[in-house]
Amino acid sequence: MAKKYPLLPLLLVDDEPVWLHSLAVNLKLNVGINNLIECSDSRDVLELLDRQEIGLILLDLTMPHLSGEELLSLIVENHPAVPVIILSGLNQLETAVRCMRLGAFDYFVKTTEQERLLAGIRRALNHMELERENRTLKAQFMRHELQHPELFAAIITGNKHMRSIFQYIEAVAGSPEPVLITGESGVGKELVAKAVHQVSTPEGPWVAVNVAGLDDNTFADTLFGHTRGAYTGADSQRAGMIEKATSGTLFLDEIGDLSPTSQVKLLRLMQEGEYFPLGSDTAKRLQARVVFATNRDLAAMQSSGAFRKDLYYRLHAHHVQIPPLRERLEDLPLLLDFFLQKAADSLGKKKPTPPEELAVLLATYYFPGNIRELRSMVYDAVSLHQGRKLSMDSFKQAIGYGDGEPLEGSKQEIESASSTEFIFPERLPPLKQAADLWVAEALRRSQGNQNIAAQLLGISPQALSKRLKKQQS
Ligand SMILES: Nc1ncnc2c1ncn2[C@@H]1O[C@H](COP(=O)(O)OP(=O)(O)OP(=O)(O)O)[C@@H](O)[C@H]1O
Repeated sequence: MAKKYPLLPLLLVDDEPVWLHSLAVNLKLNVGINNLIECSDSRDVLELLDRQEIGLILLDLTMPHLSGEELLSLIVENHPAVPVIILSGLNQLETAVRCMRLGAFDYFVKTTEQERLLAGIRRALNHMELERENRTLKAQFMRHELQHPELFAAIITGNKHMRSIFQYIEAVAGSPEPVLITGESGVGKELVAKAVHQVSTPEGPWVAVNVAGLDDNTFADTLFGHTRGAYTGADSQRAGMIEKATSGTLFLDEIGDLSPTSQVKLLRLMQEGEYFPLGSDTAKRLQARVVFATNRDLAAMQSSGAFRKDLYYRLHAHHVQIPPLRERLEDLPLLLDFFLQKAADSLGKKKPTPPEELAVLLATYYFPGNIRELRSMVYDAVSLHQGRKLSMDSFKQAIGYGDGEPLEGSKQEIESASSTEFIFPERLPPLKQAADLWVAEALRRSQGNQNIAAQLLGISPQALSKRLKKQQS
């Protein structure tokens, strides 16, 4: 099928069917227009515009019932975005000028100026296309801009993926469906959940429950509440967390640790939107945005049967996976600076200056505890700190790096990697060549910093320097 040109139809309005048809044929042959509507009764135009999007109108001035000039003012009033070109007779120039003042896009004398008319229509169409493109680009640009960046200000990041998570959160803000946030421990799931709350239900309460370690009864009691006398010890009626979260956000953390019985209770709540407080047979409605978080691999758990499939799919309506710190190393210096300031403020100290090497050293570390781990390293270092420049010692200690010892994070990686993950060539290279490769890799990881490369290799900086000199000679 031929592509429609223009994308939105051109509307020709003239009471003379013969002229109307000949103009249509002319436009098709000379301008390539294959998307047009002919209309010979001006009274039908407004209704047609209400029904259908039109790109451009060519309007005759002399028409019975509703003149071109009258119709133009109605179009300008009701559909100001649709451009109108006026087609006038030779003796109607005054009217045509009035029409321009009314808001017509252009006008042409109908009988004598075929070529000019066609050129004018081409121009108008180009203008429309440009306008459309501008609108599309603007919409795309707008989509890249956060509507409320201030609501994400607590999450320090310069990472592109994190920004797209923020955009996603804004996009699903109005949805009643739950949001599932996954990611390793300490990546900031709770901070992101709070941002969901700020964006979706800022006026309502924020109620957080960590469900790890709750037995089935405590889970039900905490969430659903109970009536007086519901069980021994229930001396008075107590509202559950779901009720406390009404009009706000209920955050259920560590959802991957729920027992099978509690999973059934949660499924029922999410499916029916209702629950019964313990001891009551009157249902209450869930009236809160629900956000779940876990550092467990729920997909693997549902495949192995450890997590209910139906619940998994129910929770998955909107899913946000937060990348670990080691996959967004550009955030390291930002977070380092942020926590240095915070730690200094809370300890009543002046913010210390970190040595330049610190960010490089930290970038070589695996950070199994992610941002929480970085935060406590910085707080530790600042509390021990005296003088102006921050010492690297406590960081080195924290990442398990004593003399000749590999970094703790790399040690973990090496231990968890089986030897088959190193792809050895069929013929092993001589030891010297392998050692050179190892040194080159350590220098790459430490961004050329020999002190840190030496630590990664478990040798002294002097030994590394000697080795490099030997390589060059
Ligand atoms: N991008 C960030 N900017 C500033 N602080 C952050 C950021 N991400 C995490 N934090 C801080 O790191 C700590 C851990 O974050 P949070 O509790 O949100 O992690 P989590 O993923 O929920 O961890 P867990 O799985 O252990 O519950 C908090 O003190 C939090 O304020």
